[in-house]
Amino acid sequence: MVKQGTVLVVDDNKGILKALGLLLDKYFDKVILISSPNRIAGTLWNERVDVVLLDMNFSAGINTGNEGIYWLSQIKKADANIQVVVFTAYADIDLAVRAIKEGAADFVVKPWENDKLIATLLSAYNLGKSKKEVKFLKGMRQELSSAAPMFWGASQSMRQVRLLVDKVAATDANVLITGENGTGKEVLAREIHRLSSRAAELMVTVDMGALTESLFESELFGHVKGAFTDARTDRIGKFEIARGGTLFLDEIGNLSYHLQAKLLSAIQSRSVVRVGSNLSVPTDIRLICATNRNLPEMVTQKQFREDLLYRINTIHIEIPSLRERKEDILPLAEMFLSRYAAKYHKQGLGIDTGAQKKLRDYPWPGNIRELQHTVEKAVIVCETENIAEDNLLMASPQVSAAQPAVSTLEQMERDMIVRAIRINDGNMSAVAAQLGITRQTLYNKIKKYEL
Ligand SMILES: Nc1ncnc2c1ncn2[C@@H]1O[C@H](COP(=O)(O)OP(=O)(O)OP(=O)(O)O)[C@@H](O)[C@H]1O
Repeated sequence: MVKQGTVLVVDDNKGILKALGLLLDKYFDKVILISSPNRIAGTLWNERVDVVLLDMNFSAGINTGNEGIYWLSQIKKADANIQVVVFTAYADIDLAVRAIKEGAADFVVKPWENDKLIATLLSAYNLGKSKKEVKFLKGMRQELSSAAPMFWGASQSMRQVRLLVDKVAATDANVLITGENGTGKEVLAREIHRLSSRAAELMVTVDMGALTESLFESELFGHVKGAFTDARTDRIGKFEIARGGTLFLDEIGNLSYHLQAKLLSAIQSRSVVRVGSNLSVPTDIRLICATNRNLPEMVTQKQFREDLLYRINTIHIEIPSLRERKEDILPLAEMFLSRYAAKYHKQGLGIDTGAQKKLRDYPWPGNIRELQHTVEKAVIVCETENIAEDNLLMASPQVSAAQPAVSTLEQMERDMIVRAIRINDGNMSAVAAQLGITRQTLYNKIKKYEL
């Protein structure tokens, strides 16, 4: 089992501290033992503690638990994200209820059973982690919603898309967005979410292509402790995290045929069952799916379930490729130009006529993403007042329209971060450690790449 998190144990019985130190060390990354609650504040100041196991009675002979309640409130004041499990020698249910009312995550009675104690602490740790993830996602949502809205362009085809979006955004209808790579399927999904009545809640994205068979159910539906090896604590799935908001299933065409049936069942029943549980939990999500594949053709080839396609495409929106709406190329280029000119302190930069022609004539196999990167690179290399043809370093000018764009360094960096987040299960400290960067740098990059 991977050890994670920091636990702080506060108990004035040194024998108990010693025993717990040995036990907890097998499950947590770091175990801090203190025998006096007076050292709590200093410890929380110096360490990033996830869970506190707090004794409720300190002065010999007084067993009212009042001190415990006092120290609990001090911990919560210091950092409301810390999960506190209270520890008492007396099976005093009133005290436990009081502690939970005051914000404790759970309680354990002495003498304790090792398995129960570990399970309670790990559950509290996981609860804190889930809450932090949701908070983080909410923070990201706020940043994204305050970011510039989707750029629609002026083409007739995008005007049609906009009319349709205006009509369906407010409804709860399932939407399927199709289009080539980089046409802005995710950007459009965010726009639909932003315009919907669910905008105050989260849009949770799942890359279906990246989900292995074994991860699929646990990731989407959650699991309960003991459901499989490594499932040491309960975990909620993406369907539940997205409650009240939007669930965006990207690359739906890459989902294996076998897993499509499981997804269909959750959508049809509007409920999920966590792995290892038999309790069905109702869902409340608006579903948006996206793919660059031709799903009806996949249905004919028995690679995609017809019943699932029927469920997810109540409304189908096809985003045209950039070469099919050439009139949008220059307005989009201008928009990216002003963004990157500001970023690289080159305000006032223009695009000369030769460069404009080159932009218009290029087939843009990587669509808007490629255009965006091309303009960014041009802004960086340009040393004159206007971007010229030579500054436009397209991925491959002679590339055929069907080929995907070559990755840029930034794209590769973004992919590495996405992969590390997935591998480390959203644990940002672990992600930062794996990538060899600080958490702050990681958050800056997450913001930059809109992850
Ligand atoms: N309408 C738009 N306005 C502004 N930026 C856009 C727009 N469409 C796409 N982009 C930019 O292009 C990039 C690619 O967009 P997005 O990820 O939504 O495409 P996608 O179709 O989901 O791509 P893929 O199929 O590769 O996942 C984004 O980083 C975004 O900055």
